[in-house]
Amino acid sequence: MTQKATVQDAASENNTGSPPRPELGPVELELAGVSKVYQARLGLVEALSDVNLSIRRGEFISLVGRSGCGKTTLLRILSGLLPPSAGSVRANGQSIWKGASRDDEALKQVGLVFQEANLFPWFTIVENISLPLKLRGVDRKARVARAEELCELVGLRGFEGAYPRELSGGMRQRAAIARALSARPSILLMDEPFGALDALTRDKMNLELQSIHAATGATVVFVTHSISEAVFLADRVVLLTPRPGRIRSVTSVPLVRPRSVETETGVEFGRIVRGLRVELDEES
Ligand SMILES: Nc1ncnc2c1ncn2[C@@H]1O[C@H](COP(=O)(O)OP(=O)(O)OP(=O)(O)O)[C@@H](O)[C@H]1O
Repeated sequence: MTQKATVQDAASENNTGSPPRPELGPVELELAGVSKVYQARLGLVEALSDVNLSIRRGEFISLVGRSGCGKTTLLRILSGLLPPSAGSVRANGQSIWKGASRDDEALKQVGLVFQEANLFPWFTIVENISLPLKLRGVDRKARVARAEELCELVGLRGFEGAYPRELSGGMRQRAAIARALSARPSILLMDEPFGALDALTRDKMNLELQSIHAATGATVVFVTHSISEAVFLADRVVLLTPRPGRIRSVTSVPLVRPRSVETETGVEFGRIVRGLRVELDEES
């Protein structure tokens, strides 16, 4: 089930005996030799070292690991917010980073969701969701139509004209997901998007994210502290070790889709979650 290596290759790592989901496409995101050293006040901090990972189109990757192991750093490098110190990141063959300068064309394929929804309070939900389209010069009629379609997809129908303050935390995160999807990115990067939600809302959002993933066919990289959430959602769970952040293991999750609340009571689910917890414990 679990492969220990620093060099991961999508074609060779699925060593569970079950083939990867047949609907997965070619490699879409590729990290090769990615390292990151921060220049902190008290000296250099090696946050990531030699991270190699190939992610296929439509695949759902969960990224887990102890606090400070470099999950956010990796996601920020993938999303073009932070240049790597070494190595390359490619989206559909296009390098996101050329040295310290980023390729905005390559980043058009990427949507981002953070722990905070970061909606503009003075804009309605439709205006917030369609903002990326406005910035791309899409005309008002087309962007409102797209935002309304997304409200339907994320379960915000009826709240198109509401303001963020009139929505619950879970609803605001749905709006943030819809906004990230507005320009039809093929890659969705999510940094603990449900970390601030209560347990029940979080379970619901996981089911909804699964449906959104199935409906859009997006490639997802999802950072979480919750092992069970990671396993529930993922095709593969990538576990990072800290100081410096390296890939410790890549675990395939061959559970049938769609997954439901019953999935979490299954023997296989429990076995995968326990295996990952043991690996995490071994590091402390
Ligand atoms: N801007 C920065 N300057 C200096 N060091 C940083 C900076 N950002 C992160 N670090 C360090 O890099 C390492 C990785 O941090 P990162 O935030 O990526 O970890 P993480 O796994 O996302 O943590 P958490 O789970 O707590 O969010 C940590 O040791 C952190 O202190």
